[in-house]
Amino acid sequence: TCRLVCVLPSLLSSDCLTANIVKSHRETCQYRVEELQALRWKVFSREEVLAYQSKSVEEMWQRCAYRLTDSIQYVVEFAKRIDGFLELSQNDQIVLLKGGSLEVVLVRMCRSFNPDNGTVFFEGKYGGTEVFKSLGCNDLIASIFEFSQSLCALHLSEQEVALFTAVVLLNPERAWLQDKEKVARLHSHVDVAFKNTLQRSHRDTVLSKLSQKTLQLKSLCSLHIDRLRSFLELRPLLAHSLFPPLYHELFTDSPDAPLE
Ligand SMILES: CCN1C(=O)COc2cc(N(CC(F)(F)F)S(=O)(=O)c3ccc(C)c(C)c3)ccc21
Repeated sequence: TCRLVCVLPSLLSSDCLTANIVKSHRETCQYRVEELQALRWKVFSREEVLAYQSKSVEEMWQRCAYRLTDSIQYVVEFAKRIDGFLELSQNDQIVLLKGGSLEVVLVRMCRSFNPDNGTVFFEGKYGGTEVFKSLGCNDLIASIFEFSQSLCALHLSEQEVALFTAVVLLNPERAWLQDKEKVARLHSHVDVAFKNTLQRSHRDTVLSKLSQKTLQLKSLCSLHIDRLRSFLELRPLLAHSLFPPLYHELFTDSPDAPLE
C-alpha cells in the first residue's frame, strides 16, 4: 500500500516518508521510551555515586566514549534506513554522520532524561550531574543536562523525535558535502513531512522552539569536540587505546580505520 500511496499527491508521499522515518527510529532507538521510563525509579545510591566519583578521568571517559560509540552505531543504522540516505554518495553519507551523529544522540538522550529529578540514564540506573564529576568537564555535563531538560519541556512524541533527528541528520549545510543539492532535496522532503505531521497534530508552536534547539545543539557539540580534543591532547598514546576506532573516526581528525 505504501507504494500506491506514494504515487498520490505529495502530501500522501510525505506520509510515506514519515512512516519510513518513524519505523526506522523505532527499530534503531536502542531503548524503547517505555523501558527508559519504567527504570526511572532505579537511581544510583550514595555509595554508587561515590564509586563513580573515585574513578580516574581516563576510566570515566572510556566508559562514556564506549557508550557513545555504541549509541552512534544505532544512529548509523537509523540513517541507513531513511529512504534516500543510501542513494547519497558514500562520502556524503559519512560527512552527514560525522557532522550529525552526536547531535542525534544528544536529541535522543532527552528520552533517557528524567526532568522531575534531573537524572539521566547511565550504565543501568539514573544519576545526576554528580555521577560525572570525575570527567573533569562540569561545564559540558551541565550543558548536556540543561539541553536535555529544555528538550523534555517540549514533550516530544516518539514520532516527533524520529522526524526531528532525521532533519538534524540530513543537514545540507555540513561542510565537505559533494552533492549538496541532493542532500538539500532529501532534507526538504523530511522537513515537509515533519511540518505536515506537526500541523495535523496542532503542534506548530514546537517548530519555532526546535529551530532554537538546533542552534543549542551546534554549540553543545562544538563544546564536546573542544573538551575531547583537550582531553586527547593530554593523553595522546592512552587515548588511542582508550577509545573505539569509530570514536576517533567521528570526533578527531586522525585518519583512522574507515567508518564501516
Ligand atoms: C557530550 C558528548 N559525550 C562525550 O563527550 C563523551 O561520551 C558521551 C557519552 C554519552 N552517553 C549517552 C549515550 F550513551 F547515549 F551516548 S553516556 O555515556 O550514557 C552519558 C550520559 C549522560 C551524560 C551527562 C554523559 C556525560 C554521558 C553522551 C554524551 C557523551
